[in-house]
Amino acid sequence: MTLPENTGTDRTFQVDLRGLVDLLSHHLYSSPRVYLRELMQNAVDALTARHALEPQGQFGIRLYADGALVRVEDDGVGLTEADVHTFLATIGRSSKRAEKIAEQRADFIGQFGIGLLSCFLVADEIHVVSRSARTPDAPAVEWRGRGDGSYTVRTLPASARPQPGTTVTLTPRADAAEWTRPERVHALARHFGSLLRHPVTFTDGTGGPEPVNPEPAPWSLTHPTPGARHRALAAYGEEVFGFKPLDTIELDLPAVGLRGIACILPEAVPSGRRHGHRVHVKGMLLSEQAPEILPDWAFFVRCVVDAESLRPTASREALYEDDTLAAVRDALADRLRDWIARAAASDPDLLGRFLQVHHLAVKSLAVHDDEILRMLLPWLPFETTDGHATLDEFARTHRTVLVTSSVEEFRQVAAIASAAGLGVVNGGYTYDRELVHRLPEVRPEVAVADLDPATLTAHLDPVDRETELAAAAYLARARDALAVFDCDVALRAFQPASAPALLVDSREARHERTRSQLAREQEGGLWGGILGHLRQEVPRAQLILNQLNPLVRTAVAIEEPELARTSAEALYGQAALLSRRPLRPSESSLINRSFLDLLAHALRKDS
Ligand SMILES: Nc1ncnc2c1ncn2[C@@H]1O[C@H](COP(=O)(O)OP(=O)(O)OP(=O)(O)O)[C@@H](O)[C@H]1O
Repeated sequence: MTLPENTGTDRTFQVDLRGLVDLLSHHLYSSPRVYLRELMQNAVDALTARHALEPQGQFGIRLYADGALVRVEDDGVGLTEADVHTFLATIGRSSKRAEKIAEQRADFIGQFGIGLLSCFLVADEIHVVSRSARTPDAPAVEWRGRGDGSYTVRTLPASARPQPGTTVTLTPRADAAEWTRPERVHALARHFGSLLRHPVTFTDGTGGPEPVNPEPAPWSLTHPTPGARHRALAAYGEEVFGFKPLDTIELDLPAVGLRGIACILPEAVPSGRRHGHRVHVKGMLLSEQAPEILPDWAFFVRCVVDAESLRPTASREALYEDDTLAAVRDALADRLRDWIARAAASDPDLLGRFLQVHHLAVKSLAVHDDEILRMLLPWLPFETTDGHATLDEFARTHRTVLVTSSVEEFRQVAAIASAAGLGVVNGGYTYDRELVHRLPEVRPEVAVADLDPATLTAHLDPVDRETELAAAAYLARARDALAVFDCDVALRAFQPASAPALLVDSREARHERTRSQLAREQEGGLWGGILGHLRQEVPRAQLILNQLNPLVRTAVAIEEPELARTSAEALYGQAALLSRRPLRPSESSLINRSFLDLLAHALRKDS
């Protein structure tokens, strides 16, 4: 099918000006306070343009707020009457956008031609008086723009503004007093402008102008020694973030004109909570919540950076996701890795403190990052049968490192395995088993194996033949009683003697048993066939009775069949409870039944 030929006339979109102004001024920004940032930023861009004309000039920005009005005055490049019509009064047109976009962006912060509209968040009218530095003999020009989209322009005598530059004055609405009080304006100016490179002052009219950005960025200062520099940067980090960093990493990426610091958090944070980083663009604070500057895994740091060539989005509250940002993120991630490598190589004390707090973050990182794995795996702490230990410490005493696949397996076997001289690591926590298994990549002399029932049983002392024979009848009854749970019963001697029985069972074995049980139940049906095909050698659980335990010694001598059976069930039930794994319904009812039977037996005996 072919589409009918287009015969309509070309038209242009109609714009409802009031709606557009409302949209851009009220809905683009997260808070009315950004009006001051947009005004300061326009002033900064105007100064940048003026510096290009007069590189030696001393130019600045002056802020004024007295409660009745807010004024931002700059010595920037200024505007002629024609500029005012073209740039101030045309929404979406910006003097900072040109054919050579990349070049323009490198110089200016603004580019969209909408920032000024944010003033309508706090005032109904924007009043601008400007005089151009490019056309010095042009008169001063006055522009009044209103929220309904109308504006007036008139020229003023040169004496109305003798020097080039621009003054923007707002008369705040009553409902915007919160954002336009003198103290608030001063605080916002410091907040957004503390790292601006042009001098900015503030006055409320009662005193002399106060500098808003008296100190240059701390990383641009020179210090007498590297130690002094490190302390100064740490102090700045503490001032900005409100915590004393565990360490401070200086960041410097000349290719994108980025400088800054990363502060290592002194406390662990949940991995799901992404931290905001403070990002300045050309000195102006863009966002305090920019998580996109670092990869997800870097949740143990917060950084503050100032970059020349990162692109803000139109709301200027986030960074535009482009190749530059991706490259910056990668480069900063490399810097964090370098820091970890340096600490691992030359500052074990620092590394120890870092890992104590952030080992979970590092573990999640090591799983996907071979380099981090190689550097840090031997240093990471794990729960082991020797208590909390690093893998290096642990491997010094255990040539074979055994690892469980769940926390409950570890709890079950830890005491017994360590009494038998086995070294076991709890592999039940996220990443731990996977990481322990990769230890031979870093320490080839160490062997790692999963702890399975057979390994453990092989390490428990067998009982002598006579004892085995004497217990044979009891063991047979016990096996019979526990057959429904696919559980074998054995007699061994192991420490601690206080433990009557050990139930050795793995999660995989339990799954396999459930599957084969289903296959049996479905025999003949479609599922029975499929599940039956999957059948492997069904791993059995094992109840290992402890010959060293006084109760077990008495139990294996029981001759009465019913009591023998009940005692075996009770021992199984107690061992299952100790393993702290969820019980199956049949196990719960077994525990109930055996408890009541034993109670009945005890009462019968007493009566
Ligand atoms: N203080 C100033 N001095 C000189 N020109 C200015 C000043 N403020 C605004 N302008 C002119 O008005 C235009 C529009 O300003 P506006 O803040 O709306 O957008 P922008 O800064 O160009 O881009 P963005 O929307 O990204 O902020 C600017 O491009 C600039 O030409």
